[in-house]
Amino acid sequence: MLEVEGLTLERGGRLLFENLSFAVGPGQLLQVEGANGAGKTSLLRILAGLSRYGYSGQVSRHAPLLYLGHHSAVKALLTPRENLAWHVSGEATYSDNDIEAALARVGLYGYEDVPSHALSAGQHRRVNLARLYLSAAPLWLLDEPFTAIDREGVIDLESLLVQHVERGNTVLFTSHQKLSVNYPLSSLSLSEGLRP
Ligand SMILES: Nc1ncnc2c1ncn2[C@@H]1O[C@H](COP(=O)(O)OP(=O)(O)OP(=O)(O)O)[C@@H](O)[C@H]1O
Repeated sequence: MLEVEGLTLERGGRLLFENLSFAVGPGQLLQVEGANGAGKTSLLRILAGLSRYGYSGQVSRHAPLLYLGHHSAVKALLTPRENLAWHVSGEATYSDNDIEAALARVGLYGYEDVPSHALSAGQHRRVNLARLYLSAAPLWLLDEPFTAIDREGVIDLESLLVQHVERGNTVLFTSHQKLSVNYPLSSLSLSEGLRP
């Protein structure tokens, strides 16, 4: 689904990674690890095609992808329903029922029409995560998806990621947390390379 060849990135005069090569395929769940400032977010943005300059190497994407960034992409003046409708508007046709169901799956039943500025940090993240329930993209690139999510939400999200890869799709995510999933988890440490 995704191949990376000889990727080198320098930012602010510091070499973050050099000659990084790896590939992720169907059924693979890959966690990108590294200390604060190691370059995880920078790497995901390159993989998603959002950063086009300032690095060398080759990224080949072989499937449609969904990228969820580290920062909330929720517009404060819009409700969760409006935010989600806006995000999925270019991807496919979803009914209002689909949007309500996705919001319910992330625990936002009853909050569909509340202005997003009145939501908590975790609820903001959940509006973003609701996009996963409406995504047909085989490749998910998720930057810190577990941040600000409570324990129950973490368990739900872990299950969703496993379900996605079990269907032959691919998930690459960054996290400082150790996942407890009943599924083979690969890891990529930005200082140590790829481990099975
Ligand atoms: N816009 C920018 N201009 C210059 N340097 C930047 C910029 N954004 C980030 N950096 C630097 O790039 C490095 C990598 O940042 P990045 O956000 O990719 O790290 P990270 O591994 O995701 O960190 P964290 O775990 O703290 O989220 C950091 O040293 C940071 O200071």
